[in-house]
Amino acid sequence: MIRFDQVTKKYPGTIKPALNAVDFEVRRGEFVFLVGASGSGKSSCLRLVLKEEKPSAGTVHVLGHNVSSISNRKIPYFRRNLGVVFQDFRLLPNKTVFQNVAFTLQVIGKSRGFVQEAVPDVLKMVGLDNKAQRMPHELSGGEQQRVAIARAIVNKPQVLLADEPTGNLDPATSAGIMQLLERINANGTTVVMATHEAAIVDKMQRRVIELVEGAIVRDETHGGYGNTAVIPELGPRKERGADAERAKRAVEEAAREAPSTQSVVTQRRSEAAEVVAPTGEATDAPSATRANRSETGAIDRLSDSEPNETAAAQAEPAGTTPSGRASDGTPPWAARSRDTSEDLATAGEQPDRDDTPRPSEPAQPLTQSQPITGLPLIPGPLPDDTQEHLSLAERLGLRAGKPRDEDTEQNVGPTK
Ligand SMILES: Nc1ncnc2c1ncn2[C@@H]1O[C@H](COP(=O)(O)OP(=O)(O)OP(=O)(O)O)[C@@H](O)[C@H]1O
Repeated sequence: MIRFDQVTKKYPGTIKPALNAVDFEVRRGEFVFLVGASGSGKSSCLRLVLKEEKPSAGTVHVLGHNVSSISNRKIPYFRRNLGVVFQDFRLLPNKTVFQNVAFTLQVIGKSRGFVQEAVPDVLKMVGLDNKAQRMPHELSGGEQQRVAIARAIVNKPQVLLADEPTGNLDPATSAGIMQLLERINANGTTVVMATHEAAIVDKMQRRVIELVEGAIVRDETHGGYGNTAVIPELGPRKERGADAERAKRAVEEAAREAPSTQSVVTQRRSEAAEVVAPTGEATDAPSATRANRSETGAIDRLSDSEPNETAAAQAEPAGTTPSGRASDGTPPWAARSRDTSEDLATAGEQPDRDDTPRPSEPAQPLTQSQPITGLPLIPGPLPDDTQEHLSLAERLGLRAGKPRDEDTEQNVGPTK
């Protein structure tokens, strides 16, 4: 479903790569946490999956496609299968809850009938069916994140990417959001979540991929948050005192011997332990991480523009009638987005033959009423040259690319 082969990402003007020869594969139906200190490369991984960034070396395969071979014109079709949730919600502040969710469907040209049926269903699923007419600022942080999740899944994506979705929420509210993500995953959606929240990762006991300075140091099937992501490095070996050495060894041993884990730790853990700052500086402690996070996670301006009708017309998927009901009679919300290969084939693109998604593990049925759906989409092809200068949300069509100090719209999340 997602595969990184020796992926290196080096941003312009930087010396160290954000990701260094990273290899991993996420299979259909998995729930995977990406953990690691601030700057370890988690968000870079997600941006590469979305083709928001290009790898400097190596290949990224998503849903059977080498993303490098997907032209910018076809990115909207590709992203139709990828839902995205951010730490700062990124709701449209001047639209109601219903309109925020409906917007995603409108930009891909879904009919009014489809929207009228799918939006209430997904709002019920996230527990907000009684707040459809509220404005975002009338909601709590947790409720705003539920709206953002509803928006991300209303089109039934195959993959949900979540970048610190609980980063602005208190523990109790975060637990509710995690239950919701679990249910979405249980219904068959693959979930990849970047997080700093050790308690959440420890409780969920799902697969954990841990990054340290752009390298994978751990990949555990049923892991916890681990140690290297929360405990600062102790500095170069030659400069450490005996106590520090002992403490570090104890930490590493405890990690190796933790009974709840089924470690398939890569050999890079020990390599990464050697890659410490030459100055002996500690890496970010959790508190520093949090501070960084809230800076970088500051809310961005959201576009309130209306959907591009031309793009919407282009984006009308096959197999639906004008009422939005599938030609086989399936209600619009009941059919998962077609495989991206179909969308891209419609756009003239073929998936890689060697990257056929593997069969999923059986998913648990949802206890709530509705299956899941969809993703924010870009209302039209993107010119090649603008790709490098647009942020993720801009490329997803969720906000305009103006400087923040020109912002006039209200930001609705708690980080600003
Ligand atoms: N656009 C960019 N230009 C230059 N460097 C970048 C850019 N984006 C990220 N980086 C650098 O790449 C490294 C990895 O960043 P990334 O955002 O992927 O880390 P992260 O683990 O998601 O961090 P956080 O938890 O703070 O969000 C960092 O050193 C960061 O400074």
